[in-house]
Amino acid sequence: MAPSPETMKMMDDYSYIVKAMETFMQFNIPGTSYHKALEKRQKVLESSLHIVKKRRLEQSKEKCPLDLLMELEDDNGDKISDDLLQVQLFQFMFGAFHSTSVLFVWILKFLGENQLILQQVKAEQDTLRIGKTSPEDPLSWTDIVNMPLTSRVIQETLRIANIAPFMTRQATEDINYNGIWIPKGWCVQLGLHYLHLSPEYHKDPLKFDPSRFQAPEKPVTFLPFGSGVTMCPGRELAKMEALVFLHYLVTTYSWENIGSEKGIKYFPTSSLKGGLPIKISKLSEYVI
Ligand code: HEM
Repeated sequence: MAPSPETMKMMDDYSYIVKAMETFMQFNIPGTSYHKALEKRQKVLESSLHIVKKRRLEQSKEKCPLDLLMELEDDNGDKISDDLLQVQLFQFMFGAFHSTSVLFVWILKFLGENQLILQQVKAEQDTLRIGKTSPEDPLSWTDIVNMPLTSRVIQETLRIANIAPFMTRQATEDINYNGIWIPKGWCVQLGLHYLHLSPEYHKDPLKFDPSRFQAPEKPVTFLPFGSGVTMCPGRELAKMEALVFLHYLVTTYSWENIGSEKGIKYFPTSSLKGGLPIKISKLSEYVI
């Protein structure tokens, strides 16, 4: 289904917001990316409110996540206000906007550069096709939970790529943390790449090595989806999408990373220095 003009407009607005998050200087001064992003955020919020009001009138039989949010009640039996729904919708769309597709790009990079691991992932995925009668036969839930190596590849990619670069928390009281004074009300950002690329917690941290996840990780050393009550609600969906993507990718296609610049820029967020030009071909043999 082709995206509607409304969706295309929101995607464009979101891309400004993401770009501003990646800039280091975040001051609301006209002409800056940050200022532009705040304007775009207001536009997306207005579009979100429009969607909420439209959905209320539609009364569709098929429930979407927004309908479920609309039905929620607090202890007093009050439903969520439209203003709050608007913000929730903004957050959901922002969270899902390009996180999963960016994850796919990083997977292509790391597997393309690690052919032995790619062959092992392909072997795992080919095994799941045995017994299926056509290439179109979908994966079952049992297939999805039987992809241990592929799951570790996704974990390792999340660790190095740090797709969501930080978690933000607000101090609810004055805090003295190891001699650092954080006044009540101040916001604190935990840069996840400091945690995930720390040699203290992850041996040889810049090496792509999915086998490190064979052993359970030490508590609070791997938080690609955050933690606590605000932990990413889309995490299982994102992981499942990545497993399904990888399945069809390696059983149907081969690819070669053809760019000459393979470096990664880690600050202020992780990105591929030369992008990721690839040459992709359809496999002639298909395991059934
Ligand atoms: C690779 C994919 C993704 C990554 C790495 C990711 C990562 C994160 C992180 C680190 C947070 C902050 C958690 C915290 O503060 O403790 C977050 C929040 C959130 N994510 Fe995701 N996310 C991904 C995909 C998704 C998807 C697919 C959705 C929606 C379907 C989604 C929806 C959200 C929402 C709504 C929040 C805000 C939660 C709140 O503040 O209560 N995310 N995500």
